Amino acid sequence: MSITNSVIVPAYHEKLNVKPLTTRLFAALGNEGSKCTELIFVDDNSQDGSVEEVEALKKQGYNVKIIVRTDERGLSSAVLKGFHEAQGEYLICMDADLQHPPESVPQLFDSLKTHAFVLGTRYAPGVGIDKDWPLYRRVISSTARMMARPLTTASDPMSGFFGLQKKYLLQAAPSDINSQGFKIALELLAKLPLPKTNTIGEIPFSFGVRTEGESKLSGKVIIQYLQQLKELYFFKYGANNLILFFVFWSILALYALYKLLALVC
Ligand SMILES: Nc1nc2c(ncn2[C@@H]2O[C@H](COP(=O)(O)OP(=O)(O)O[C@H]3O[C@H](CO)[C@@H](O)[C@H](O)[C@@H]3O)[C@@H](O)[C@H]2O)c(=O)[nH]1
Ligand SMILES: [Mg+2]
Repeated sequence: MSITNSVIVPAYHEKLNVKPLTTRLFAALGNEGSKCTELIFVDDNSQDGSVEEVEALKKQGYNVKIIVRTDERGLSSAVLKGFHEAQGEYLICMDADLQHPPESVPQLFDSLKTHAFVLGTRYAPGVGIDKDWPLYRRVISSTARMMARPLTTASDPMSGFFGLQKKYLLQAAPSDINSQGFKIALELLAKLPLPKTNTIGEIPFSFGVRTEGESKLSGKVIIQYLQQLKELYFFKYGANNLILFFVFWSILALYALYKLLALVC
């Protein structure tokens, strides 16, 4: 059976998560789903034993491989590398650390059959939104999400759990896509020539707690996000709307401050 589905996992120092992710993913896919699915880790030369872990799983019969990059680093560029190397026409991206439940992957693939893009969303009825996060992380997350509102109708464009049909990725020149930072889903949602109907499928999921390894989110990632937003606003609204752009940002900043004070007080 040929490979139609690819799961791409950016990974940096994730050795302890490689095996549980692989076994849980293929168990969730079942016999039929596993036959047409490949799993690709894109590792930035962690040298922590992830490669050996993947080789051992491959010997056990799992359709898994690992790409090791030595010339580049970064989540978004790792995802794009995996997408371009993938054989499948349906592509899913998920984190290595099990914060994205492998058990939801079959639902995301199903949704991709009828939608150009699919998002695992943390903002849906019945989903506990980041409830275990510290206050500062919740404030950063909701402010970042709010700032992306003018760019997409998606409920959770910050999600790193998403997928798309490969044909839409191939319609964009690689140089058009900003591969810095963490927010590759937002970048693709804003820039790819997606169809006007059946554009985005949304699958609610609860963002899990990382138990192995550490988060790589840093201040640099936040700065990269702000630069990316600026570029996307220009892409969507044009440089002529500069004044509108600054007015909009000022309103957002005031609103963010109001939200912050409401949370603190
Ligand atoms: N190859 C590679 N992978 C990376 C790099 N930096 C991070 N990763 C991988 O990217 C995944 C997400 O990294 P985390 O460090 O766990 O990120 P997070 O803080 O939990 O953020 C996640 O949640 C956000 C939602 O709040 C998402 O927006 C974000 O994309 C990510 O999924 C993990 O599998 C991690 O190993 C890198 O430089 N290179
Ligand atoms: Mg994480």
